[in-house]
Order: sequence, then C-alpha cells, then structure tokens
Amino acid sequence: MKKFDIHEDPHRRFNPLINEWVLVSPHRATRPWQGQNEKIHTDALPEYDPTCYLCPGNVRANGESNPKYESCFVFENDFSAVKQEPIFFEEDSKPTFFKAKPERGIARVVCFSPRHDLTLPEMEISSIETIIITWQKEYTDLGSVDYINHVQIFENKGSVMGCSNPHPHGQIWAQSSLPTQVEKTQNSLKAYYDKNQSNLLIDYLQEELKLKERIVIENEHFVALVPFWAIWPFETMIISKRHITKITAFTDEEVTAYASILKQLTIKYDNLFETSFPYSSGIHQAPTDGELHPEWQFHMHFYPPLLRSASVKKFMVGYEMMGEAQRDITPEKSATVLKALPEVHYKNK
Ligand SMILES: O=C1CCN([C@@H]2O[C@H](COP(=O)(O)O)[C@@H](O)[C@H]2O)C(=O)N1
Repeated sequence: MKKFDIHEDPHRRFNPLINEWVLVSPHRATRPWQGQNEKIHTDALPEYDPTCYLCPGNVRANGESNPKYESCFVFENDFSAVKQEPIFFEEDSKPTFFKAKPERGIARVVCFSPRHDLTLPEMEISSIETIIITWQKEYTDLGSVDYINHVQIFENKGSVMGCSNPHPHGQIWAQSSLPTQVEKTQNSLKAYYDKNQSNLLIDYLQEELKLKERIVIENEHFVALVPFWAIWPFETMIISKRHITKITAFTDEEVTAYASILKQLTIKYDNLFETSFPYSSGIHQAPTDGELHPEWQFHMHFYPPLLRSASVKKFMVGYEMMGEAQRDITPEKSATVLKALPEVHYKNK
C-alpha cells in the first residue's frame, strides 16, 4: 500500500479555529477549464468619479452630501443591515424550531481615501496607517456603546466579490451578538486556552515559523501566511507576533508594521495575475463586551476567489455546499507562489 504523501494524495485537513475539515486534492490542480471566465475590468478608474456615492463632495443615494474629505471618511451605512433602535422582545421559554430574536447594531462605511482609483497596494504606508488608526477609533467608539459586543471590520474588494462600488472602501458592522464565525472561533480559542494555558494562534505561529512551508511575508511584528487549513486557493492570514487581543493595543511601531505587511501582501496579490486582485478580508479580534479575552490573538483573514487566472475563480458550490470545503492547489504550493512574486507592484515595474 502506497505511503501517504500530503503533496500528492487526497486528504482532509483540520481547521482548529472553527473545528471544520477541508478536503485537499493536490492531484487535481492541472485539470482543464471550459467553464465560466469572470470578466476582467482592465479600464483604468478616474481619480474622481462624479457619479460615485463614495467620492468626496458627492451626494449619496439617501440624499446626504459627502464632505470634501482628504483622507479616510466614515459614514453610517444608508442601507444598514442592522438598526440601533431597541426592540421589545420576550424569549419564548418553550423550545421550538422557530428560534428568532431581534438584533441591534450599527453599520458604517470606511472610504480609504478620497481617490476613486487608489487601492491599498498602491497607497503610501502613511495613508494605510491612517486607515488603521481609523479602524482603531471605530473599534473604540462602537465598542463603547453598551449594547455592542462585537465590531466586525471587513472589506469586499472587486465586483466578483459583490462589491457594489469600486471606490476603495471597507465596512464595519457592530452588533450585540457574536456573529457565527466569531463565536465558533472564540469557542475554539477559549477551549485551547483553558486546556493549555496558552494562546492557540501564538502557538500555531511558532510552529509555522519553524516549518517555513507556508510563510509568505514576515516583518518584526507580523506574519502573513497561507494557513495549513486554508480553503480559498490563495487564502492568507496576517497574525501579530506579540500577544495582542485587539487592534487598539498596537504600539506605533506595530501600526507601521501592519500597514507595511498589508501593502506588501496586497501588492503580491495584484502581481499574481497582474490584475486588481479581488478578495473579502476581515479582522478577527476580541469582542467588545468588556472582558479581557486573553484567548484571542489579533488576526486578519484574506479570502480571494481567484483560482488560476484573473478570470477563473474557485466556486464553493456542489460538494463544498453539501459536504465540506475543498481545494486543489495545496496551501504549501500557494504560499510558494505568493512568496516568489515581486515586491514591486506590476503597474510600477
Ligand atoms: O449611497 C450609498 C451607497 C452605498 N452605501 C453602502 O456602501 C456599502 C458598499 O459596500 P460594498 O461595496 O462592500 O457593498 C454598502 O453596504 C451600501 O449599503 C451607502 O451607505 N450609501
């Protein structure tokens, strides 16, 4: 019987953050593709678009005017998924199949800069630091609201990710409950911490830095790697090296180091297929319920859909919906490809 080779044989990998498995099929990475090709938007964007709802000085869909902002601009989402008003509710004591309860929250939009065309990889480090400082302020402001227990900072980039506006921006959804992925992560982090009196992601990062098989970028304070259990073809995670539970605990040096690794990682992403690389990214960090949460470790997920070109994406359908996540190219192969990419953006070469 053939001996298991993780780089060749179909196998499953366990994700300890959410206690889920992913099926890995290394041998399939070369199969032909006659399916859908996502349209690539190559036309350059203008620095200012008079029809853009996010550009400085423009009127948004709800009739409000944006200020002529000159750096980051944050506004309440005009079509927020949650509302601030309290709703009277009595929990039904009888166990039923029809469990529902009102959810309160605040949703905001963060315009990264006044430039309609300037994405993270093309921004100056100092401008990315301004975004980080804005995220810190929003985490503090929203987290201090008594009914807010979680602040989710995220970005949808690229129309293929359902991003409704190309003007570089992110979102923040703050709410009373821990959303499902965060609750699953917290349960795992807490179980590990209670069992080992140490931090799961800190211990994991130490192992990854020893193995060096999935590291993409490393600086003094952060590491960008392809997680052993990555699902999306070029999925990565940025993890702080120091035990930091939330973004507001960064030192000034860590803010600069985080801005630097964000720029370097998104440059590599754009260089992969020489296109503005789509992804959904999000920060996972301690809830804002007033507890210390030593089990948490600051980390940021990047979930990019592209598989093998600027126009071929991975579809999480069929088996992935009915069974479990599945990937062809191995995390190690993806990390090797990303690490080898130039550090200069393809538009500047
Ligand atoms: O005038 C507008 C346009 C878009 N928006 C909001 O901006 C957000 C854009 O983010 P996405 O591109 O990730 O969908 C979206 O949630 C949308 O509701 C406004 O609040 N006002």
